[in-house]
Parts: sequence; C-alpha cells; structure tokens
Amino acid sequence: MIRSGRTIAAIATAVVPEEGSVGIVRLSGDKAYAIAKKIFIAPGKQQWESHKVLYGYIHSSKDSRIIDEALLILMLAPRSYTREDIVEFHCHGGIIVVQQVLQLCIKEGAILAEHGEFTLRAFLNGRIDLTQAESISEIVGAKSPLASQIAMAGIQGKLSNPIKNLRLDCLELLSEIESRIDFEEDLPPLSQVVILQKIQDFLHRVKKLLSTSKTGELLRSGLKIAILGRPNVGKSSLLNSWSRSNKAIVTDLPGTTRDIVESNLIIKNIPIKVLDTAGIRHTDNQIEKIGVQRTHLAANQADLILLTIDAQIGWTEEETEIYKKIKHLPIILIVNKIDLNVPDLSIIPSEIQEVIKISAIQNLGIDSIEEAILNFIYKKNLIAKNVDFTINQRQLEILIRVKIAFEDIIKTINNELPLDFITIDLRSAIKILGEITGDEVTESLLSKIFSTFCIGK
Ligand SMILES: Nc1nc2c(c(=O)[nH]1)N(C=O)[C@@H](CNc1ccc(C(=O)N[C@@H](CCC(=O)O)C(=O)O)cc1)CN2
Ligand SMILES: Nc1nc2c(ncn2[C@@H]2O[C@H](COP(=O)(O)OP(=O)(O)OP(=O)(O)O)[C@@H](O)[C@H]2O)c(=O)[nH]1
Ligand SMILES: [K+]
Ligand SMILES: [Mg+2]
Repeated sequence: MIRSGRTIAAIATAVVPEEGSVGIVRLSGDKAYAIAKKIFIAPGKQQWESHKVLYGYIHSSKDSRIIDEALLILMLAPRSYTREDIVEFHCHGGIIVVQQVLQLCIKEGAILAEHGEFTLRAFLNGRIDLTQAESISEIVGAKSPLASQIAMAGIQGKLSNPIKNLRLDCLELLSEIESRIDFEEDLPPLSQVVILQKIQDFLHRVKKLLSTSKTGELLRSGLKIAILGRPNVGKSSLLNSWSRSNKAIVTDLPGTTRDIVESNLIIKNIPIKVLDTAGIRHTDNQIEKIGVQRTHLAANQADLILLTIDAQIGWTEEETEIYKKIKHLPIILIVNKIDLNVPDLSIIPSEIQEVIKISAIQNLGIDSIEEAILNFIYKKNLIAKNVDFTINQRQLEILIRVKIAFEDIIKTINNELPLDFITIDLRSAIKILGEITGDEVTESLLSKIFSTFCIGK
C-alpha cells in the first residue's frame, strides 16, 4: 500500500457515460511533470509554471494523434494536495477521453492509484492527519447538507484539535509524574488530588467526544423504516406517495407486493430507507409465502415500523396477530384511506401511542409521518442539537478504550496505589489517542482505512 516514489494516476471525477461536462485525470509524484510535458502541447508563449492554467491539447506521443482539447494545472511540491508534484488534466467529460488520457499516463510510466492513495500521501507527507483524511472521504459520501458541513469541519481540524490537545495534556501530565518518580527529592510533591482533577477533566473531554457518535452514525447510515400490514391496506401506495415515485406496484389485488421495495429519502438531513413489504397473511402461494418471510426479516432489521391499517376496516384480529410479533419494536400506527371513511380507533392496543391518519392516494398526512419520525429520533437522542463535528465508528472504538484507561487511573488514585500504576495507564491512553490522529498507526490499519475511499481521492 505505501509505495511513495512511484507516480500515481487516476480519474478524479465520477465516470458516467455521456454525463459530466468535464473530467479530471490527475497525477502525483516525481514523474508527473515529465509525463505532462510529453503528452500535453501548450501552444504559443504559455509558461509551464506552478499554479497557472495552461490551455492546449493532449496527444499520444507515439502517433501524435490528438486525444482532447484540455486545460492543465501544474501544482509543484510542496504546494499541492499530496505535497508531491501534481498535474491535473481537465478534459472533456464522459468516459472515453479520460480513460484514454489515463492509459497514456500509464504508458509514460505512471501506475494506477489505489483507493484513497492521493489522500494517503497527503497524510504520510504530513499535510493532514488521519481524522482529516477520514473527513475528506466522508464529505464525498455525505448524504445531506448537514453531513457535508460536519465533514468539512473535520477537514478543518474540528475533530483532530480536541484530540491532539487532549493527547498533549496527557503527555504533559505524564512527564510531570515521571519526573516526580525520577527526582522525588528535588521537586515539590504532586498531590494525588491534582492528578485526580486532571484525569477527571480528561475523562469529561472524552465523554464529550463520545457523545457525538450517535449523531454521526445517524447521518451516515440513517434510519431503516419498514411499512408493515396485511394485504391491501395501501403500503405500496404509501411508499409511492412518500417517495413521489411509482416504484412499487399497486393493484387492488391483495398479495401484490412479493418482495421488499426500497426507497431512499432525506428528511431534515437524515437519510431514511423506507421498505415496502409483502402484506402479512397466511397463504398457500409459494411466492407470496417467501415474500411474507422477507417481511418478517425486514421488520426485525428496522429501526422503526409503520404498522398500516385500512380506515374502512379498522383494527381486526389480523392486526392483533401481526402486532403480537412486532410489539417489541418501535411502532407508529398509520391509518390509511381516510378519504373513504372516518376510522374507529377505539380498539387499538393502548401501548401504541403514535397514530397518524393519512390518505396515500390523496397525499394527505405524509408530513405528519415525517414529523413523527423526527420526534422518534429526538426522543431516542439519536441526534444532538448544534452538532459541529461527529466521530465515526473507528474513532468511537478507540475513544472507548481511552475512556477505560482514564477510569482505571481514577480507580488507581482512589486505591492510593503508587504513581507507577498511573503512568502505565496514562502512557497507554496517549498511545491509543495517537491511533485516532494517526500519530501511532500501523501500515495494515492505514490500508484498512484508505481502502474504503474512492479511487482518485
Ligand atoms: N481541481 C481540483 N479541485 C479540487 C481538489 C483537487 O485536488 N483538484 N480537491 C482535492 O481534494 C479539493 C480541494 N482541496 C485541496 C486541498 C489542498 C490543496 C493544496 O494544494 N494544498 C497545498 C497548497 C496550498 C496553497 O497553495 O496555499 C497545501 O496545503 O500545502 C489543493 C486542493 C476539492 N477541489
Ligand atoms: N381510497 C383510497 N384507496 C387507497 C389508498 N391507498 C391505497 N388505496 C388502494 O388500495 C388498494 C391496495 O393498495 P396497495 O398499495 O397495493 O396495498 P398494499 O398494502 O401494498 O397491498 P399488498 O402489496 O397486496 O400487500 C389499491 O387499489 C389502492 O389504489 C388511499 O389512501 N385511499
Ligand atoms: K395490493
Ligand atoms: Mg404492496
């Protein structure tokens, strides 16, 4: 994975046939400039200077066939994304031209970049730390404006700064304690109370960082919501009306939906995956049977269930039977088809607190469903107010280990054990914190992290 010394090349923009008016191919490494000189002609008196745009043609050096009319940007080290020499060819979009330009670069001695290799180099060359690199990957994959804003804060160091500061404060305390151990007679004593206060402050700071993880998780993975109910209550109609699509087949025949139909929505910055499912009933039809099994699987993987009933029919024995199987899950009751009938809601189970009346066909009540979902999210504390950064799963796991180390130190102090015991845990906390920023990191961990990035990033 770490192969500095070679010049890497990749297509940096999305590759979609006939789409995207401009496509970028970029090179990073010692040979970038020489390769660019070979395949790019800048007519007239244009100077090959760093950070100036050149206009010209990309051509195959072999048969001098012109591949594209393009712009070129040269960014010489260390003033570049990777801190190596970078060349960008801004070509016409679509896939053919950029693929040809990439091939040309390979022919001239570049190697294909691996996932995240440009950003890996930015990290290895010290331009950014590991949290900033992870934030760059996150801004690319952001599913909502808030997620993107949080990733941008991460790129600017909003996450790495508190972690770096905490690590520095730990290092300072460690050296104070160690010097007491080494030169006990020459220094004023360090009271256990002072150490305790400092560790409690560190612990508080770790907990604050940890508290952002749920929000991060919600913004990244979103919420899975399954629409459940017996056949013909209008589950597929609800999915269609909600997602303003015709994704799911709707007919007046019970048992229409056989397989899960998914739709991805964003509600107030939160990604929501809505699953339409096969209506639950006993059936001898082999296909429908499998559909119903899939409904049960989907229900158990969902964060929230929209149990849907028909206003004309109300709550029946069948609903009671379905409810028994899902009552351990968070449920919102949806009463559909209120355009046809005023429903009798007197017999629904009292445990069901949220009841929303809608008409899928007339697009009525969808906003109330969204409001109820947001309430569910706030009630469960899945999203924090005024978040300015969040930690990811990797950082969460590391911070939990740091928290344990601090808690162990507090126990050590309370048990009045010798200072040596404190330094062991403190040193371990420092090392673990270094795994977040990348100050303490193995090559295999780096491969793991950067392999999830997109190519050309
Ligand atoms: N064309 C293009 N657009 C792009 C990128 C890119 O690589 N190419 N980026 C890629 O993700 C993002 C911008 N991020 C960047 C971050 C740092 C540097 C950079 O050259 N930094 C140097 C020099 C700064 C300076 O000249 O003052 C540095 O920090 O040392 C460039 C782009 C988004 N847009
Ligand atoms: N009047 C009225 N009819 C509706 C409404 N929602 C759905 N329907 C009708 O109810 C019938 C069944 O709708 P679907 O959306 O297929 O019901 P489903 O729950 O997905 O049914 P299965 O997939 O078979 O389980 C169709 O004829 C719809 O047009 C509504 O809000 N008002
Ligand atoms: K149906
Ligand atoms: Mg259906």
